[in-house]
Formats: sequence, structure tokens, C-alpha cells
Amino acid sequence: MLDIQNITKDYGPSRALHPVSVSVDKGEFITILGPSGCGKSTLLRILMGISRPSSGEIHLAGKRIDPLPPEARDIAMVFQSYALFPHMSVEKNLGFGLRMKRVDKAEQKRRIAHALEICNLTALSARMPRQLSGGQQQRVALARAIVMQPSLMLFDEPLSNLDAKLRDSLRAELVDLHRKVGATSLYVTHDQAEAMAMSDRILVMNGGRVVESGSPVDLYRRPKHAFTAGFLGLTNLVPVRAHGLQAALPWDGDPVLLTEERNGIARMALRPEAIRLEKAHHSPAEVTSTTFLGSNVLHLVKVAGMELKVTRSGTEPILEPGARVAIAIDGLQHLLVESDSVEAA
Ligand SMILES: Nc1ncnc2c1ncn2[C@@H]1O[C@H](COP(=O)(O)OP(=O)(O)OP(=O)(O)O)[C@@H](O)[C@H]1O
Repeated sequence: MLDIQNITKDYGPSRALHPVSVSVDKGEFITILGPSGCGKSTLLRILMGISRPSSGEIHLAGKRIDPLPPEARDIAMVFQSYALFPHMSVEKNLGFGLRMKRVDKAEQKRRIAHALEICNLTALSARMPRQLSGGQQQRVALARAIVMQPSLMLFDEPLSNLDAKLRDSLRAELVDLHRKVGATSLYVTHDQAEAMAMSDRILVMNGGRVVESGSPVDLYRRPKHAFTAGFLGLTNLVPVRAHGLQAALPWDGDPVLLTEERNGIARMALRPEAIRLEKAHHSPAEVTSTTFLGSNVLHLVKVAGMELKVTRSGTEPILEPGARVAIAIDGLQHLLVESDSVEAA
């Protein structure tokens, strides 16, 4: 459906995008996730056609689009700033793109009525943007993209100006609408919780490169790179000695099982919730800090010269600092791919 092939972007001598290749299937909701400056906006601008790539090609629905101007690309964009026309009513905002495209009048009416309805805006159709709340304005921006029935919808951090509660409810609404209209969506964010909650697939970017991509569950549970492990939630990077399908941890205890055979020294990403603690009076491991977070409790545990982050359910008895604990690991683990040049970028 969308094929981004070896796109690069140089600003003078500095390279903002190293060759980036991405394929998006029809109907997929894919998120580009990365820290500030990783190249997300640069890639979006190239997709929209307001910036030209230094090299590479982009194909959409079987057609090469990178030489085309923005209006000829069959892509609709939803911005963080909504970008509504302030002097037009909601209905007129929705009709603008259709009028430009000279879509038949009856078809315009039908599409606008449908988009207003599914975005829950019918009652607000005569209002001006200044008479709407932030969340309502964002729904208008979304409806304006939906009426165009584009091959691809692009989202540039569209929820980041809204308060946390509204953001949560609009997240779900947006994914729901994406499915209802059968859209293909590419969503840019630096918010890992948003990416995990919304996406079929996440593309993790850092330093102008795609670090890795996968489903939220795969990337969270089986990250290949330390950068991904660290960017998607809390993690512990633990040096281990791997031998076949087992890895010995740097403290006393059973070796952990691996998902694939490896030999030598490597690092393992251990999620705080995959570590189990039991009180053990003579253990060398010691709880050094305890933070109550409501649904869970975060402990720091000093062991083998490192400080492990461990979370336990808020329903368990709270371990106080100074408690001695035995450490066990839950679940299969796999090792990180080292030679991680993206990590250093
Ligand atoms: N017009 C420009 N001229 C020179 N360098 C630029 C230009 N635009 C972006 N860059 C650089 O390219 C890199 C990627 O920037 P980009 O805006 O794509 O990052 P981003 O991931 O979208 O960040 P943010 O989340 O902060 O918007 C940065 O190092 C940035 O400084």
C-alpha cells in the first residue's frame, strides 16, 4: 500500500534521515515513535510533499508519489495544531477539500453528513472553530481528513495539546474511526504509551534511523535493541553469560532460559515486572528504595554492583528499604542485539 524506499534527507552536511525503508499494509495503523530530533517530522514532511527527499522513492497504492506536489498525493493530514480555517463553519471546513477537488455536490453532502455523524459532530456543524473545545476541534480536523477518503492518513502528534483524560478517550475514538472508515494510517508521536495503546505496529526511530519495528507486545516483551527497551517503558539492562539456551545472571540464582541459542557475554533487557522478589534474610540483594505508585510499587534493589528496578503489584505486602530479598525471573528472555550503532547516535 505505502512503500517508503531508502529515503534519505540531508540538511547541508548533516544527515537527518539515513536510508529509511517502511512498508505499510492497507488498513494498518502504524506509529512512528521516537525522541525529539529523531527525524519523525522530516519523514512526515517528505510524505506530505512539503519537503523533498535527498534520495529514495515513495510509492502509494501502486503509484510513485515522491515527485508529485502535495495536492496530487491522495494523502490527508491531521495536525497537532488542528489547522482549521477560522472563518469557516465546521461544515464548510469539511467541505473545503472536496470543493477544491470538484467532487460532485450530492457526493459532497453525503460524505460530509457521514463524517459529521461518525465523528459525533452533527450537532456542531454550524459552529465556528472558536466556538469549539480543543477536543471538538481535533475531531473536526479528523473529520476533515475522513471526508477526503484518502489512500493514507497522516497524524502529527494530534493529541498532544489536549489534557490527559481527553487524550485517553480520543485515542480510543481515533483508532475506532480508523477501523470504521477502513483507513490506512501513519501516526507520529514521542509518547510511548500512546503508541502502545493505538498501533498495529510501531516503528521505533532514533538518530534518523529506524531502530526496529514490531507489534506493541513484541517490542515491549522482546525488544532487540537496548534503545527500544529503554524507550518503551522501564527496563534493566543486565550483563549475562550465555551458553546455549541458558544465560547466567550476575548474581546467584537459577540461569534463565533463552528463546534462541547464544554463547558469550551479552546484555538482557529485564522488565521490572518480570523480576520476582521473596524475602530472604541472608541474601546479598537488598531493597534500597520503595516508591508507592498506587496500582504497583517500584523498588530499587542493590545486587552484584547494580541497581535493579523491580515493580510489584500494589496488592502485595510492601517491602521496606533494607529488606533482604531473593531474586527470580519470570518468563522466557532473549538477548539484545549488540553492535547497536543506533544506540550511540
Ligand atoms: N530545515 C532544517 N535545517 C537543518 N536541520 C534541520 C531542519 N529541519 C530539521 N533539521 C534537523 O533534522 C533532525 C530531525 O528533525 P525532525 O524535526 O525531523 O525531528 P523530530 O523527530 O520530528 O523532532 P520533534 O519531535 O522535536 O519535532 C534534527 O537534528 C533537526 O535539527
